[in-house]
Amino acid sequence: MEGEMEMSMSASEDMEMGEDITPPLPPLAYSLHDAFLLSHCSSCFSPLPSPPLLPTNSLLYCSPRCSSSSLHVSTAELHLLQSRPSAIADTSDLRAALRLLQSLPAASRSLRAGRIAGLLTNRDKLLATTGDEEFVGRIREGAAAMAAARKMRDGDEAEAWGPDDVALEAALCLVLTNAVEVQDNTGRTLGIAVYGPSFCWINHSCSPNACYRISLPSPPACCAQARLRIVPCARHCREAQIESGVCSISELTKDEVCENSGPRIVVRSIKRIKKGEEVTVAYTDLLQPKAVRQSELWSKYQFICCCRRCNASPVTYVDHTLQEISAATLHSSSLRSNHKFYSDNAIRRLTDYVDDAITEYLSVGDPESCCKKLEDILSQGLLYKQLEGREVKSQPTFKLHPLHYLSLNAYTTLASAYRVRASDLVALSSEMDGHLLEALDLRRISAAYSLLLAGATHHLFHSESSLIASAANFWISAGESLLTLARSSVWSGFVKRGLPVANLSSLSKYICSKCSLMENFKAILHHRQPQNTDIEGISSEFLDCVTNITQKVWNFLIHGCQYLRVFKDPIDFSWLETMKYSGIGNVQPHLSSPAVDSYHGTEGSVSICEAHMYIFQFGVHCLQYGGYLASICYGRHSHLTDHTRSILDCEEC
Ligand SMILES: C[S@@+](CC[C@H](N)C(=O)[O-])C[C@H]1O[C@@H](n2cnc3c(N)ncnc32)[C@H](O)[C@@H]1O
Repeated sequence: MEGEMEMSMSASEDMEMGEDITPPLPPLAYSLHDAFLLSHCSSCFSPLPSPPLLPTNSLLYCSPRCSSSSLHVSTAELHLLQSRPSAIADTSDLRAALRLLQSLPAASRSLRAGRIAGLLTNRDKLLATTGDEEFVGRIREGAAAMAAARKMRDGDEAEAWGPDDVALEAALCLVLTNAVEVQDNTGRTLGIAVYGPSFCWINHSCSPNACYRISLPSPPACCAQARLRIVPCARHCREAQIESGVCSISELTKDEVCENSGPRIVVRSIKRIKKGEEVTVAYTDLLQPKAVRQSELWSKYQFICCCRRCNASPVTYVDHTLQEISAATLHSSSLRSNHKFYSDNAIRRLTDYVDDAITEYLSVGDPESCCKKLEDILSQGLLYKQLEGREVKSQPTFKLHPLHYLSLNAYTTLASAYRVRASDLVALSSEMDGHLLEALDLRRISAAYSLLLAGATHHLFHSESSLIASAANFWISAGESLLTLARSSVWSGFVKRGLPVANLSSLSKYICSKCSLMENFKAILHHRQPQNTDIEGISSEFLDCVTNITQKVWNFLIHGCQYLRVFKDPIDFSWLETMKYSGIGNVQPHLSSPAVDSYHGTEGSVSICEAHMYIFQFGVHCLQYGGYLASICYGRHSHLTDHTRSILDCEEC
């Protein structure tokens, strides 16, 4: 019976922050999302050297080796791809479930005590989901499609011991409950993978002490020497029950470190962990406020998180900030007394508005209209009349806090949309220097949004240390964005106008002599473990160095963007802690005509050449600091893309 037994994992020894807790674990099953079936290898997930021009219903491999390592693939998958009902948009969950059943010995395929091969299926809970008939319908329909595909494959010869419909449903629920996303090194989600109990028995916390990384392709051999440093714990049942109800725990975790194809997962500590302490990871985006996390965890896994962060009363500073909106001019007493009603309504509308603008950009790809919509809502908020459809005397306005999670989502999209606009412009008219300067404007603003995002996350990371992976990623993105800007051809527009720009041919000229970031960064690049994991020390070195540069370069980056002008500094948000946020001014964002001529020579500002040099230096610092944080949470192997290495000119390091 489901619910009798809860598994978790705890540390078998003391661990420092930034240590591997498991060796690279191979998946039990994995599958590409449908969108990548024609472009990526179904075994190692690498891009295919020569993708087929026409759709095909077979699975594709990059090499004979990958093709021969695909014995675990269920041939029913091909039938599923041919015959899937059109309502099933993506079959990766179903194919992973078919592969899982295929890969297990017959004895472990059946559903016992709500588990298959020791992994929780959650079937009873997921199917009992009240109020989400659509979700339940999708599980039933998916299991039916799996059954039909197996039948097409086996005909009358169907295996007598084959899984019944309940087991197929359970296998699908197991995938929904246990699978993790597999991303490539640009952050695209290529598919999913399900791992064995050593990973899948790790519970969730919104303030976790561990994180995981997935290696594509297999990690270097040195990683494989790491040991498994966690042990299973069973709650609400005696060990004997587990042994008889599922199978022996030691059996289940023993053979996971074996030669096998597919993306490997490694769990890593992001806090100091004591022997016996439960090890937890995040199942959801930690940069969301409590209500959003809880709703996501409930709809996907059917549990209510009771971690330290969720149980804090009053809510933690980070959660408060991520959900704060301001309601300016709530003068009338009826409006004041209904404040909660109006704010809840406003937040729903603001969420829909931001989500729609982002979804439209991702599907239709109109970056200009997306920038306008997002900057309008960030600057102006929602007027009461937009909420209620009627006017009142004093129009209240509901605005997102600049560190509200929707604002952070908007900054991510704005950084991307401005970058795309700049690239489109350069591609269209590389010869026209007017367009080059306009492209520079767009690229500056893209870099400014990246920087704002990194600074905002950094501020929150100071109060919630488990945000380390987000901080690392955003600092790396900001660094890449600034270095791409500094190295961009758009600066040639100035040279044509006779204005000098910096000579960036030698990185060493721009390396800071005041901080040890470069030393730490070199250690990461040269595959040595960073020596010093004293984040506070490194962090304050970084801030000391960049505070100066920020003052010199921020105005240049944001020139012409009215929304960004309200931020005096993208890194120092300390004013938020001391001042009740009351909304930023009503500004109308627009892009000025190419900003740089008017910027050049403005009193108190730096010259174009200096701005260019500072942008480069700033980018180097952001990348070094982000790289340092990433080395703690991902280890020294994985986080730097080839692109980052090349823009940093690593041979000089
Ligand atoms: C990947 S499994 C984790 C291992 C699981 N506890 C087990 O017994 O196999 C995910 C499931 O564990 C449970 N779970 C994970 N984290 C939890 C938490 N913080 N509180 C309550 N249940 C949790 C939920 O049932 C969830 O669907």
